[in-house]
Amino acid sequence: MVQANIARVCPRGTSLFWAEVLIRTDRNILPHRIEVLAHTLVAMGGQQEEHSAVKLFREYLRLRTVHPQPDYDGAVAFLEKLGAELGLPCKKVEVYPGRVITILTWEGTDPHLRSLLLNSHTDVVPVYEEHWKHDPFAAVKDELGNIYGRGTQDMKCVTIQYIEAIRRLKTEGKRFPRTIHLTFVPDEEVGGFKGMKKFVELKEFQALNVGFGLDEGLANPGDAFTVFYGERNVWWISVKCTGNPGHGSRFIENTAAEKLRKVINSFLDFREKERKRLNQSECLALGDVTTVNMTMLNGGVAYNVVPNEMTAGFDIRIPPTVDLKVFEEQIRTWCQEAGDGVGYEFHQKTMDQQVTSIDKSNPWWNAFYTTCQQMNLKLQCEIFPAATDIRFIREIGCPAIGFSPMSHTPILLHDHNEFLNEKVFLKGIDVYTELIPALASVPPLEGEA
Ligand SMILES: CSCC[C@H](NC(C)=O)C(=O)O
Ligand SMILES: [Zn+2]
Ligand SMILES: [Zn+2]
Repeated sequence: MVQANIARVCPRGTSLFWAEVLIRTDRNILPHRIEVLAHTLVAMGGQQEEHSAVKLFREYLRLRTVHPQPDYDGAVAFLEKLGAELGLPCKKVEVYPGRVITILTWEGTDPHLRSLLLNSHTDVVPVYEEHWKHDPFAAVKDELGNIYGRGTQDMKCVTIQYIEAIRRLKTEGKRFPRTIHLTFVPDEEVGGFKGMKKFVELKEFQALNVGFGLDEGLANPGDAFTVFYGERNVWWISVKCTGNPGHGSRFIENTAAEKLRKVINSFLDFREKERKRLNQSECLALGDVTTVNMTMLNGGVAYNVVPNEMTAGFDIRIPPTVDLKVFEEQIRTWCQEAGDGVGYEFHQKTMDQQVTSIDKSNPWWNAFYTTCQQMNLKLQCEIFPAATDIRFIREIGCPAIGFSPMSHTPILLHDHNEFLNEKVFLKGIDVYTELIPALASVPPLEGEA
């Protein structure tokens, strides 16, 4: 009778534990009294105590490290404190004024070996607050355990998952041969130029002696975990067309607009071909095709003046399998075909096409893959469609994998109502708790002994 009453008022088991404690401590308690008590406990938020890792995650989400003025001081202080809690030495490298890389280090038993780098960025992208169900910086958790907030997926989850996995391993008294460095970097969301890009050029980075890196990936709506072994190249191009000016009421010959139309058609016809190629093949993912988007359009001074100059800006993402020389030649041809006085310039042009081997002959990948298999994780290996800080790690020849362990989760990075379920978040800690030991125990490689 008593149990039935509790079950009725606590349908999902909330407060059941506390209600049972009450019964055990007061056997004479009346059924209606239990009902009242249980309701009170539910109202008090008497659910089972929230996992400390979830609490910490929500605390981190509340730090407003949002562009254009991220609270980087707050983030550094928060991470430094966590380092002290874990007993890990902390170094700070100011790569630009106000742009600090925080490094926590867990020394390995064989510190001469190359290290494992666990990288995450601290900044998050801005929000359109009016489109959010909850305050994006309040880390609200709903009744399903979904935690809402900017950075829940990108990528404050990963930061806390690394930390909590290390906490568990340290509590268990574990040590591993390779040193583990956790780096927390600013400015990824604005290109990484005053963050990771600069950091990898410094002696402080070289001193980390990195052998393999982990950085962010994307959620997967299905039951798999997506793993990124490479990224597409980013080309931001502006094409300037010049032509004859004149009165807006006349048929002026050879105008900038006519040439720009040809340019736009060439770029967007190619876009359409790639779009169809992606849609018609089940084997292709976004990272396997070239995307082209016209993202800027400029020119003109008045409605009745034919301008002598017009420009279009394109965001192009190119898979690592494409011959970049051939592709640039194609762009040159499109511009030539549009007429005289058409030129282009790059605002962003990444040329490194290194990918990390996902062959078992790569001992780092082997350790990663084998561990995931042991945990029965289904992996989906892809090329990352956009650009993250991992490109700077790969550029210096270091193998690295983009991985944010979030299955059964819609991809909501940079979107309204970004969220992560607490169970998925906690599962991610389990995953890192297995992955980190495996990677930090990769046997000495050639030239390392
Ligand atoms: C090339 S700097 C810009 C980097 C940005 N990264 C992401 C993840 O959105 C992008 O791909 O546009
Ligand atoms: Zn990110
Ligand atoms: Zn991002």
